[in-house]
Amino acid sequence: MAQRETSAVRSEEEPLLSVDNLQTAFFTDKETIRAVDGVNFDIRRGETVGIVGESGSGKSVTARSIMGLVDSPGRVLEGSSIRFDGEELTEKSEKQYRNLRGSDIAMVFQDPLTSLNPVYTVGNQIKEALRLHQDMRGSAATDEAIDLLEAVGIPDASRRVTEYPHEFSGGMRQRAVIAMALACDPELLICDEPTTALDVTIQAQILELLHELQEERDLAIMFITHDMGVIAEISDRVNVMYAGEIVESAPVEELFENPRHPYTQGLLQSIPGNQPDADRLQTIEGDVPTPNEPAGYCRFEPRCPKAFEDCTRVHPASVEVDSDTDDHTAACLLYPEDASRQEAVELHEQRESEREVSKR
Ligand SMILES: Nc1ncnc2c1ncn2[C@@H]1O[C@H](COP(=O)(O)OP(=O)(O)OP(=O)(O)O)[C@@H](O)[C@H]1O
Ligand code: NI
Repeated sequence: MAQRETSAVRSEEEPLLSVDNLQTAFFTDKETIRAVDGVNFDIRRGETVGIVGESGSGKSVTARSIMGLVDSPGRVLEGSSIRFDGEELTEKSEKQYRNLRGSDIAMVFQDPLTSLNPVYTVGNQIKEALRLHQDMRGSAATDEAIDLLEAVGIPDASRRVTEYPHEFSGGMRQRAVIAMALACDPELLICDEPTTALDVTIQAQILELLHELQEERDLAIMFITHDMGVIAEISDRVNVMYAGEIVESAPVEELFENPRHPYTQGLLQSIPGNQPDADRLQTIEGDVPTPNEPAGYCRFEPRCPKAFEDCTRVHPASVEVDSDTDDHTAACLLYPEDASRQEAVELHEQRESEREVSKR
């Protein structure tokens, strides 16, 4: 878990990325899938923000929305705001977005082969990124490519720079992709399950590498995974997603010590090793519903062990978990926990009606 002395100072600064009421929907013949439905979060410089949730919860669509990579029939809806370094990204043209990707924001995916071209050497691909984004060529670019491969922990970099992607192991390929991302000198690195396909030892090494790079370069990282163990390793702050919404947000230690949303509590119980007596993974029963209608209720209610009647009728807003806390929110009618149940429900109703008004 990363900790830095500057965090108090940092929290005064304008966030590098500010996502506000992000809504991304896919308009299929059959239905409208609200893959991301009113998501809010910030990322500060030098901070790692984890996004965790089960398959289908909207993590990748959130990342692709920020990157301007949502494919038809999907689009980012009116009323969504994505501010990066003071600029509104939702207003950018396709060309402006192309310039931004690979220079200020870079992305690393689960499968390194989607980012590497098999017919060029790894070195040439890094050099191409250096030429495009830093106008660097020739022997200077070759030297920089070797430096970058060394920076991501690839041994014997001056030889490996001349090799092709198929000559690299899975872990080394992902390191090469990270080197390519760094060639653009990004401020924000979005990682979508970058270690999921790797074995546990290699995974730990890549997480360590990202951590080092972040400290050296003051990188902001948005890290997507469905693995709570990985989230604990890498994040400063965690956002838990469920059916297109962020249901809980807290600093990483706080989230693990004191999870409040019943969904987060369920996710944490399903980490192997958390119940030494269980011979089977305890998972939350049921599946993430497809968010295909506006949420007028809690989408987790059908699976929630703590649900009560109001949960089927009131959509929970993100509220502080209690009145003493200001950086831990949960979208659940049980909170704030120091309010009576009736007060809490009324607060959620009020917040929701304010949200409706501001949307118009
Ligand atoms: N191109 C598309 N067309 C229609 N629906 C889509 C499309 N892409 C994503 N979706 C839907 O959006 C929802 C969120 O998908 P997303 O890929 O963001 O989930 P995820 O949290 O990244 O899951 P995973 O852990 O499996 O990667 C899902 O219901 C998915 O079916
Ligand atoms: Ni995904």
